[in-house]
Amino acid sequence: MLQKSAFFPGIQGPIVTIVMDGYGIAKSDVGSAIAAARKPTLDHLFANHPNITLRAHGTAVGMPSDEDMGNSEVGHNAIGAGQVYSQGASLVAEAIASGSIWQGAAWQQIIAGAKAGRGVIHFIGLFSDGNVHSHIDHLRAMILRANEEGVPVVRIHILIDGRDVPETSALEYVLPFEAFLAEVSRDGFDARIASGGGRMNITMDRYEANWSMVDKGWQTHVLGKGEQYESASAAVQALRVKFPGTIDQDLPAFVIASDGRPVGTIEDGDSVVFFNFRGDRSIEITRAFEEAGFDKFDRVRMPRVTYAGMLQYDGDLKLPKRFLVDPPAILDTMGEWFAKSGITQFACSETQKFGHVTYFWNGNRSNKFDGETYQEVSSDVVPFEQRPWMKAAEIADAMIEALQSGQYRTLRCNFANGDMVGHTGSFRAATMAIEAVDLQLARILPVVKALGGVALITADHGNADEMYEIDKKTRQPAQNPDGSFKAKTSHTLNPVPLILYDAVTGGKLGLRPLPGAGLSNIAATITHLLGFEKHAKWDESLLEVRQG
Ligand SMILES: O=C(O)[C@H](O)COP(=O)(O)O
Ligand SMILES: [Mn+2]
Ligand SMILES: [Mn+2]
Repeated sequence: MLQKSAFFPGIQGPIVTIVMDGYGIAKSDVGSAIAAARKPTLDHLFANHPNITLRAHGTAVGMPSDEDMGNSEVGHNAIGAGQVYSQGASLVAEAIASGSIWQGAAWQQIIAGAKAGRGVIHFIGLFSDGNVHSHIDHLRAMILRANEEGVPVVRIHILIDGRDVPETSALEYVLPFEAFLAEVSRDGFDARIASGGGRMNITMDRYEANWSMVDKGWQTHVLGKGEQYESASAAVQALRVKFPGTIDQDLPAFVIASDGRPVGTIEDGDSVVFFNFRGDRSIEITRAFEEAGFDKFDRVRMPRVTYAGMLQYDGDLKLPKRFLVDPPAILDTMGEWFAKSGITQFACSETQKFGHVTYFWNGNRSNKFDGETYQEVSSDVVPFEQRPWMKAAEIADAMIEALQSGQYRTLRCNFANGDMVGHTGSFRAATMAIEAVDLQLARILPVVKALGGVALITADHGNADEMYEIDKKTRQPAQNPDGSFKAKTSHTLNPVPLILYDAVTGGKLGLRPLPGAGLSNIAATITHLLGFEKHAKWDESLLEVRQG
């Protein structure tokens, strides 16, 4: 049990945490869809309620360096755990630097498995240096090591990014990588890219939003079915011409073939490494490789392979069984300790972010704690720039109903809009995304007030706050040759807001701007509002209580 607080008796009504995914505080209004949005509710909150900024990137959320932007996984982990753990990006980089990854049983089984079979290791994963789901340097290190350990054939299946890195940067990764593979492919070693496609088109679905993406990925990587090209760079170039305006993340699938035959189908006896370290978009393809009674699509054939993930993606489901690096052991989360203290919890989002407020929030666990209730609103399967309001209204409906039920002491939700629409690169749609969230805040907050509760409004990282690539020299939006602005589809390095919506104490509560405060300070702040002391492991509360 958490101890009752001697410092503050707690708010009588519900304590609500609202995560506006992808809402950062930009240094300048140039290129900010947030600045351009009409958002009277947020403007009023910033002007009239206590608010501070929190760090949401780099080392403040367990990333290797402060050059690394934040993301949903590390952001929600930090919020939910109240502590900062070294995250997958850091753990894998360290395991490679120290060489401990090569000594692990999983890597040795990958090598041994390949050697006992046809001598082939396949690497499948997100092909960039975004460091959100993967890093190309990890892939490079594994290929070199496979060669050193005498595996003769390596095949790489690339998921083209353009979402955590500039939107049409594929060739900046593919061309040097093809040169690297050509250079190492000698003395009997043969390493080639075998298939690929845009990451939002194949393989990397999450939270079961659209299994057909994984089906397409299976056909491409495993069965070698699809449009054939002689190399990945030729495929990207041809697809750019064939589908003008299509950004990298949406590129169609392609198969690399020689004399009409795919160069790298996945067969019995091969080894397969899924080299993403982040779990949400790795779970479905992992299930397709591991699950005996799999029924989400017709696999046609299921090769008997030695399969490993870069990390274990789900600690409850033990997915995958074999993994190269131990994931962070995220313990003593807010969800767990609230459950132990008899505090009822409600969590809601739409499919695209549902796991963020449940699985990531609870330290990458898919099982509920006692007293938790989850509600998922089904996301549409559409390009979100066409529906920037997404399911914000339905999430607000669910939150209002849950609030009014009186069953929950604390509630949380995530509005996906700023992030999911921000990732499309459409400035106009992103302003509407922010407006949609603003409109729903205007519905939820009066209910919180009427019930005598308070709300914390925050975000997990930036995105819609910078919709154009900024030219480093001029500090102005970078331009394409035709004069249009270069869209920025990735997250930002900006801090995020923490607003305390308190319309019930007559201004007694404030937020203290603790130097270096970040997302991991939110758990203790919520706990204080509930009238409890934080767990000893959690970072400090930011709540200020004025006496009198
Ligand atoms: O998976 C994605 O959509 C992006 O790589 C990161 O976005 P998220 O961290 O907000 O999910
Ligand atoms: Mn996010
Ligand atoms: Mn995002």
